Amino acid sequence: MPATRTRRHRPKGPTTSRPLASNATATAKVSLPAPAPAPPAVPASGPVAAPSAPSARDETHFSVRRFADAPISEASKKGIKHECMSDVQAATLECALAGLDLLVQAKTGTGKTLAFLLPAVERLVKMKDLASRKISMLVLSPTRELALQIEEEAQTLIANHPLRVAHAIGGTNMSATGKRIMENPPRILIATPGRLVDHFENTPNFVHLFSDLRVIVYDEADRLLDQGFKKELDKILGFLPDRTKVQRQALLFSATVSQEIKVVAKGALAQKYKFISTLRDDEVNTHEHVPQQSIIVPFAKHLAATFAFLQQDRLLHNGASKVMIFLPTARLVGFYYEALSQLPRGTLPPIYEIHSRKSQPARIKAADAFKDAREGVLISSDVTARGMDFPGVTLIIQPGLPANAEQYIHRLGRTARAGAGGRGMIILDEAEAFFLRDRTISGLGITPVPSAATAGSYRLDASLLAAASATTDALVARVSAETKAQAYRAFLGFYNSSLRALRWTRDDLVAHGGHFAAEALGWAGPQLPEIDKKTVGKMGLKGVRGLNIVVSEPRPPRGVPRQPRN
Ligand SMILES: Nc1ncnc2c1ncn2[C@@H]1O[C@H](COP(=O)(O)OP(=O)(O)OP(=O)(O)O)[C@@H](O)[C@H]1O
Repeated sequence: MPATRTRRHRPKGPTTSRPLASNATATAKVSLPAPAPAPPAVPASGPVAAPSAPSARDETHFSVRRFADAPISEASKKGIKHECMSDVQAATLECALAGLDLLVQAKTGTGKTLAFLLPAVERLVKMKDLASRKISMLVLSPTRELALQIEEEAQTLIANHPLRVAHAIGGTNMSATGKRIMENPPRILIATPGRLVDHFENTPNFVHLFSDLRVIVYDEADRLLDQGFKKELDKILGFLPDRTKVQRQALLFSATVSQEIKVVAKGALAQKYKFISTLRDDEVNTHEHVPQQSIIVPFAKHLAATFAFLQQDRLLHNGASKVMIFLPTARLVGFYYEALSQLPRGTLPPIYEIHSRKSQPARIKAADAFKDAREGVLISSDVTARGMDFPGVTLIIQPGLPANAEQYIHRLGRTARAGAGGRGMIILDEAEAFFLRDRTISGLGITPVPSAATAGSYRLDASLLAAASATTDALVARVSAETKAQAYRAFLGFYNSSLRALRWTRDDLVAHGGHFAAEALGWAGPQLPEIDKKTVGKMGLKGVRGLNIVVSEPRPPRGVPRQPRN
């Protein structure tokens, strides 16, 4: 079955937030208390002093320019639910309408989707010479969920235009989608790169649908242009008509555009492209009104610290606590989900999980449920880190190292969207603390979590952590051995790719993995979880002592152990 959906946005829930009082610059560290006592039946509640007041909207990224006065069609105006443009929409409209290629940078949650959809749609409806039964506009998205979200926004915008939009994304029935698209080609196609390549290679005549392509959009352009998608992007461009022979507009949008990406992006843009940024020269890349905090605790206490902040956010946002927890790999998401799901009903808001190892219908179900939820906890890998617009998220928790500074910024950007408030919390082991000294990250104003109670603030000290650990240790004890073994291997796989930054040798990695298994996962067996000989080889850990290596049955080629997945 293709992943077709019909859903409507519910109005944004109230988002409450208030800047935190602490201005300290050192990093908070919590020294560990003695081993935790027996777990209480009801988890310890947080130390929050007072609910925070609703935050003022951050108006700086919304202009006073009205859509009603813009040089766009009445049909588009009817499809737009906002009165005034955001900065990025106002800054790019005329250039995009004029058909220029654009590379655009604007903060997360400031309306980039409409900024590329609107002018592109306007241009299409004015083009009289479009070939019939062809795709005129292609939007590339790095993730499936984001593709569906863009499709939904496009659907709203074009409701009064004679245009149709469809998607082609991984995890859905490819032949059914291919057949539908070939029988009735949409004017606008939203696609993920891998699936698009699959269609080009395997759906007969698919490539002919693109012979008159007029607009190509790269949403989350820096992610699409990085090494991870290079192979697919090269193939896609190879299937599309030669840029020198057709007039095709390219629109590249992202919240993060590094100098490196600016260079790479030139390959996707016409020579006379324009770079537009709505960030002031001296401005940091996250929203000023989003307090961001850090805490340094051992890996073994990351789950407990997460649980303590979940409880505190619930108290702060009475009935409207909506938290996203971002973990480095799919298997670690699975571990957190299995642990926190054991809590007695009602201890936390409803918990959802999303990552690449779930089926696509399950992913869509979780994303939709969290979108619609007034309160909830979404435990996620980086599949939802970029672009996803979940209304009313109050707190982003990041236990463990983000893949890079950009990913930290995009994850944080799931809160405080469209001028709303929100907060961020990053939980790191001492070995990971270097991340806070990263040039980009150190400029973001992340402050240590205070240990003393402050009105409307989170806090953490050794006794709060011990109380939270008492609960989470009991939860972890009930997590299945398989989930723990997978989390252990994911830990090794993920941190293996950051050895230099961590200043770990391969022996250190294996030793830390062992501690993680024993202390964070409560692994009690005489042997560590098994790890396949081939995986050990791929990780470059051959000859390192301290692993429980097994030789598994040969698997069919598609199931070969891979890099840790999101
Ligand atoms: N002009 C506007 N006024 C108010 N809200 C808007 C406006 N334009 C878009 N929005 C809303 O702002 C939210 C964020 O928009 P969008 O998802 O396009 O942000 P984005 O800049 O693409 O974010 P990200 O960088 O995370 O991808 C959405 O809920 C959208 O409906």
